[in-house]
Amino acid sequence: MPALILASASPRRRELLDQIGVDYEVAVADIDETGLTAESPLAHVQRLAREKAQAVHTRLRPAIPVLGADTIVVLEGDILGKPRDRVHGLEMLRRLSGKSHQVLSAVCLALADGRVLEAVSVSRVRFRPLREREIIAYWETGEPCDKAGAYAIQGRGAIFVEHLEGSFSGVMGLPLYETAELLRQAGIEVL
Ligand SMILES: Cc1cn([C@H]2C[C@H](O)[C@@H](COP(=O)(O)OP(=O)(O)OP(=O)(O)O)O2)c(=O)[nH]c1=O
Repeated sequence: MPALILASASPRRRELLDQIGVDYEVAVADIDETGLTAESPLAHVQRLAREKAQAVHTRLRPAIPVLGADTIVVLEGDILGKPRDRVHGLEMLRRLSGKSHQVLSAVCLALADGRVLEAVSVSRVRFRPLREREIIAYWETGEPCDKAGAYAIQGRGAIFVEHLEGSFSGVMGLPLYETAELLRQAGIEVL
């Protein structure tokens, strides 16, 4: 039997969980990711990670824990999720250019006995100034379209990242330090 169920359709989260050698199965949580009025970015990212874990827990009632995660980019208090389309993606990249932003990644573990364990990773990322030509060329690579903030630190987007303070895995979508801590609290030793 695997150690846990990963409530995610994200290939990045599978890759990151593979990196620490955890055995898991995948079950996709289909939840509404719309923000609530007056919800802070921190409350938003934590709620979505919890809803993903709980949706799968409620559907499958597994004997093993369910792990949900959510990642957002926060710039000047605004939440940048995944771009809706090209115009939206280009606008996000123009806004990120030459500035620092935060990346919030929440993880939630819904245990078989109904308990819920949560953690969040906060990173600061500074982008160098981007030329319009680069922004367009980057969008055309196809990489930004399904990523929060319209970039991937693990991909070509790395060339924009002048500075990172925090967790690389957290920015990529699953903070591995925090995830291992939750697993340990649930009695699952990674090593
Ligand atoms: C900032 C950043 C985000 N991302 C990705 C991670 C997430 O997959 C995505 C944020 O969207 P999420 O809504 O957190 O996740 P998802 O819809 O891809 O997957 P699921 O809800 O099924 O778990 O952005 C990167 O891959 N690299 C980065 O540098």
